[in-house]
Amino acid sequence: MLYLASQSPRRSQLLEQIGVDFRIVDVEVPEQRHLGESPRDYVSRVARDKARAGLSILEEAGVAVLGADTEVVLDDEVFGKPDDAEDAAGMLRRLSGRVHEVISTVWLVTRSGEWSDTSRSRVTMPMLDNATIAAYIATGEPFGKAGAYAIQGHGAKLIEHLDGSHSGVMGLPVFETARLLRAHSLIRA
Ligand SMILES: Cc1cn([C@H]2C[C@H](O)[C@@H](COP(=O)(O)OP(=O)(O)OP(=O)(O)O)O2)c(=O)[nH]c1=O
Repeated sequence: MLYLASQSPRRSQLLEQIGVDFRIVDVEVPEQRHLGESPRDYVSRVARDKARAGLSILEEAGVAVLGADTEVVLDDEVFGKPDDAEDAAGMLRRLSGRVHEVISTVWLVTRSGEWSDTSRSRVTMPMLDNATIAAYIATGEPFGKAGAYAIQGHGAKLIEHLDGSHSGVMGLPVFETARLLRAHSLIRA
């Protein structure tokens, strides 16, 4: 049986989109970047910790667990989920008129091995004025989203260009996830 160690509705939706049969396992993993840890290593560690935490809870034999993490990176600074409206506004002001990177890593762990893949996307935002930022925050959409925006929602209006993976920005890179599952015979095609 395949499990997804995530409470993110987007991740479930993306996995359902490709017809994968799975169950959810709830995990709570601290998201704190270590001193000197690169953004890529940080994202990978957190995703792996989620998958491992899921596996450690499950008792049945032969299970496989997927864990994922997504962060927005600007100039080596990692933007996670905003704490409040002020934090969200600060992130969006920083992302305004700039190109940032979105890193999404997925880990597949079983009792016999651990494998991962990473998607990196470059996202260009136009200059955003304060009124636009305030109106966007008022939609409530930035909360629970890395970098305080959602490419799958109203946030699409803030994205001038995407060089990368739409599903990766949303939280689960579908191409990479399917490749991992296929390589370990968890899906056929
Ligand atoms: C940039 C961006 C992020 N996001 C979301 C994806 C992730 O859910 C979230 C980043 O936080 P994560 O810590 O990666 O995930 P999560 O806490 O939501 O879920 P879980 O740990 O239980 O798996 O930001 C979007 O939905 N759209 C976007 O455009």
